[in-house]
Amino acid sequence: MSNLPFGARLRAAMDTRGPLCVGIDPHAHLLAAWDLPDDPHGLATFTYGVVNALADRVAVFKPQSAFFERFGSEGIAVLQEATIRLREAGALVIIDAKRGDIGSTMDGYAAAYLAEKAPLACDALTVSPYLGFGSLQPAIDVARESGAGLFVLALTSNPEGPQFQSARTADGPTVAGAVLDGLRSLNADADGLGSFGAVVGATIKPTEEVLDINGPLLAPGLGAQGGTAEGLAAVFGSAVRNVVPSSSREILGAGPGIGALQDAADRANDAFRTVLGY
Ligand SMILES: O=c1ccn([C@@H]2O[C@H](COP(=O)(O)O)[C@@H](O)[C@H]2O)c(=O)[nH]1
Repeated sequence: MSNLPFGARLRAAMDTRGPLCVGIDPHAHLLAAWDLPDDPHGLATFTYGVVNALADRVAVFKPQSAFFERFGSEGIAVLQEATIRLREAGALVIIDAKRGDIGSTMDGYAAAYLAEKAPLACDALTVSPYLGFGSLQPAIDVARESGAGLFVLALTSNPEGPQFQSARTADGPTVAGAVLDGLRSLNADADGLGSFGAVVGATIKPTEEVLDINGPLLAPGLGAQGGTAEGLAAVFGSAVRNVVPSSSREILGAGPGIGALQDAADRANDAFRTVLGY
């Protein structure tokens, strides 16, 4: 990892390669569509196929840990190897594992994913704030030290999200608003884009929360979940430039052909470039 903080590396990567984040979600139905067995070998062929096709042309990848974990240690080994190969090719990797626990246990997750020599060292990790924003502090500290980033769930893309995220805290703001406030504080001293981002779905309805956190806004929900490139401006308003648009099934479904995967990624990247003002 370079010495620059995650936010600076992310801005540079998106400026160079475009803003698209490709999600690597090896669903069983995608392995079948690629004519691969639903086992660790199929997982490896699928994952390295995506890596070989796209590692040197896409800025950011977001492997979904669940689809690797379902194959146990063999699946984690593929996640680890893919992360190494992607980073060697100059791409950034956000591992989507949505970790969250009491502070003393967050130490363990930070050591697994965020520390300089972590076994699953990545550029950023998704984390869950539902044990309290302060419970994330160990991950925040280690990320600051190693130059990694975090994406904290704020306004997720799924329809069930508002049940908790739109609820009011005792202090007045919504739960999501309190998460965004916490992130804004963490990014206050950043030189350029901060390293502490929020997950804000591309599918959410117009919202009262202020999305300008001087940090990246990871936006899943595009394609398969119904979000569109054109819709991003309405959702993100003045914060649209900091959006990292993430698409998994929509891109992966174009495979297994390398050219078809590259065309799908290039088309998506072009659409996002236009809408996000690149
Ligand atoms: O709010 C959220 C947070 C995370 N995700 C994850 O992103 C991908 C979306 O996949 P698609 O195939 O592009 O729908 C998946 O890994 C989710 O777990 C999300 O969708 N929404």
